[in-house]
Amino acid sequence: MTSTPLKIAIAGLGTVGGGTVELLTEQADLLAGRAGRRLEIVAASALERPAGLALDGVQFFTDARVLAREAEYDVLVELIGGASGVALDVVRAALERGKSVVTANKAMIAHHGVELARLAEQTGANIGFEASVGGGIPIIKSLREGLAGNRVTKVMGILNGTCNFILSTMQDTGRDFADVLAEAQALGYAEADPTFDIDGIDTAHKLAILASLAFAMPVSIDAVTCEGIRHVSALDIRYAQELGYRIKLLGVATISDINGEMAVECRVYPAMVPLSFPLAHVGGPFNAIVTEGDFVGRTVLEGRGAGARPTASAVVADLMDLATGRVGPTFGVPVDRLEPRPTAPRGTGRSAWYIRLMVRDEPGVFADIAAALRDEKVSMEQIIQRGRAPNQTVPVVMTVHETDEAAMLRAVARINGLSSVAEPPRLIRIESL
Ligand SMILES: NC(=O)c1ccc[n+]([C@@H]2O[C@H](COP(=O)([O-])OP(=O)(O)OC[C@H]3O[C@@H](n4cnc5c(N)ncnc54)[C@H](O)[C@@H]3O)[C@@H](O)[C@H]2O)c1
Ligand SMILES: N[C@@H](CCO)C(=O)O
Ligand code: NA
Repeated sequence: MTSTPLKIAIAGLGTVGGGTVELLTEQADLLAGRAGRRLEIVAASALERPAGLALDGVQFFTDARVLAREAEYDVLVELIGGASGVALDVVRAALERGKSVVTANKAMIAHHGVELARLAEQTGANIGFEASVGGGIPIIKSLREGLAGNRVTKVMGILNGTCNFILSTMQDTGRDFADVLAEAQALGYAEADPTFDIDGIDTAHKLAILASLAFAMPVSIDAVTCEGIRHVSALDIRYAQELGYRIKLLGVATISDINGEMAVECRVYPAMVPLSFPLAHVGGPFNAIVTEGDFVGRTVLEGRGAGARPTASAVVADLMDLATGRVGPTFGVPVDRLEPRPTAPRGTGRSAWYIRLMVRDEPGVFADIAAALRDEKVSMEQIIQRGRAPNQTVPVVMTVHETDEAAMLRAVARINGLSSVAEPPRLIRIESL
């Protein structure tokens, strides 16, 4: 065992920061045994000093920027959050001093990852961000190291614990959206501003990071199209269950040859997944990620995607790599070898769809809907309408066979224009692998 500890400064002592302090304290001997040196917290910062954390002898700062600039540490752990502002300032300050950084901040990596990776290369520092995607699931390490022998063609996952908790709890209990979101916040799963979770932005940040690692391209949030779960109603969740599906918020990144160029498509959207699908049974705050590589085929990783202890597990994994010198370029290859990729044009993909209409129950409605689908060559699979309620608004649910997205959108626009259709149709993709 070397007598030189890894000196750690932690900026941010909330859910993840608190969990990280607990892990480093409770498992101190185990970690030292594995790393051959102790991992020692020497400085910490938060807006207020939290009670109940074992921080005796740790230098405490209320200004994280001062901590980053002045404290004596080997690695700065950034657990404040936010794409820019204080978080970005402290990370830049540490890297400029040649100090390594570990962060759980997917927003910052998605927006500033390339700049920070370049800065780290210039000053000889390293950046670990395992906690930024999939919580405790070692997906960053998997893509960067475990799958390094493959051309990865697809990464698809449930990447937001809050949304998965909301969707699966609504399905299992019939409770309403706002109530379940409040519980996710109380459990420490949600972002400081939970609209990042429910509008799919957090998933988009994570998907941008995964796409960068999978396809060796510069991380870019601009390449990701994003739809959240705000419009997924309890009614759709019930119909999904009846039809043998689960609704999941997915992030999907693919690379394929389009007109001789390897183009990337990154999309976040709620999807219906069949029960046979590897992601269908992933419930609560769990995440799961499916990857496809040319030699390995499919791999699936599943685990807790949010919360203090699982996320601390990922933070400490990065600290252990730094303690033992298992380090490399931030995105697997030096920044100059990351290759920008064109974005696949929208509307070229094919899939099956679920459509829910609210229609006035009057003669001729079905003929008009069927005509719109027929004209766009969309082939109906099944239709559900229960009971009769003449001249009242009733739900009509259809599923259609695999079809071009552009044709589906045209058919839905035409259906939306029918006088008997009372609300904009709800369209949810039915996913297949
Ligand atoms: N909560 C999770 O399950 C989870 C999981 C993975 C990643 N993350 C990410 O980890 C980071 C932290 O999340 P959290 O849930 O622990 O947040 P949190 O709100 O619980 O804690 C934030 C901490 O930062 C401190 N802080 C806030 N503003 C500050 C400022 N201006 N200057 C200095 N300190 C400031 C607060 O005092 C607090 O100690 C975020 O980037 C988040 O996206 C969270
Ligand atoms: N708010 C995030 C935290 C984990 O990144 C989630 O719910 O998944
Ligand atoms: Na992870």
